[in-house]
Amino acid sequence: MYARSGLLSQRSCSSHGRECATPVLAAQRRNNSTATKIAVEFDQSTGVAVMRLQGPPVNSLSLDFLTELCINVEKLEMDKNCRGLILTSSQPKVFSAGLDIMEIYGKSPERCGEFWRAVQEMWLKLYGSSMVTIAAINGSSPAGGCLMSMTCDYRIMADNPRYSIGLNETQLGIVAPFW
Ligand SMILES: CCCCC/C=C\C/C=C\C/C=C/C(=O)SCCNC(=O)CCNC(=O)[C@H](O)C(C)(C)COP(=O)(O)OP(=O)(O)OC[C@H]1O[C@@H](n2cnc3c(N)ncnc32)[C@H](O)[C@@H]1OP(=O)(O)O
Repeated sequence: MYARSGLLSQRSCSSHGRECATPVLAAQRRNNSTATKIAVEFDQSTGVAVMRLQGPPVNSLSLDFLTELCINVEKLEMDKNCRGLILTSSQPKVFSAGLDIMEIYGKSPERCGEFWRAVQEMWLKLYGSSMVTIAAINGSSPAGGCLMSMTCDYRIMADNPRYSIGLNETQLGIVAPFW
């Protein structure tokens, strides 16, 4: 979902000194899901977009989720009026549970490869963004959730002792591939 006045076209642009994505984007080629796991509100007057993660129950990062996230970041990146992006969660108590472990468990090497490429695309898009990016961490954010927030320029976390954040994935025997 991309809520703003005037739909973004996928134009090439060079304003703001930004390298814009090509019209046909890797993430878009992959995206064949119609469900919306990301809601974006863009405030023209401030130039700041708020991206709400709304993948119940815990915003786990599935291939569909990552694809939708990348498409939305790309769209905002192409909008020269958008200067800032706030990433937050609509789910209670959880920012993101990290990678959707069901996407890795028992899957073929090809499928795992596709999934890890999507993970890489997500953090590269956020880390390389020319927008000012802020993770408003309003819940627990283990492993891939922590990675996602680390790729933002700033992180603010809700002060609640029940919320945890960190790179705990090795406890599951998961080692991120060499990038
Ligand atoms: C920049 C250079 C790169 C450097 C590399 C750096 C880092 C490495 C990068 C990536 C590696 C990342 C790996 C991962 O992310 S692996 C996943 C790790 N995540 C977890 O271990 C989270 C486990 N979950 C929890 O701790 C809790 O669920 C929670 C998030 C704290 C929420 O707790 P809550 O009590 O609110 O909910 P439930 O526990 O009852 O869960 C509800 C429901 O969701 C299912 N679920 C939870 N987490 C996941 C998940 N990660 N994937 C898929 N499903 C998940 C859970 O099973 C429940 O399902 P149910 O059907 O029982 O309702």
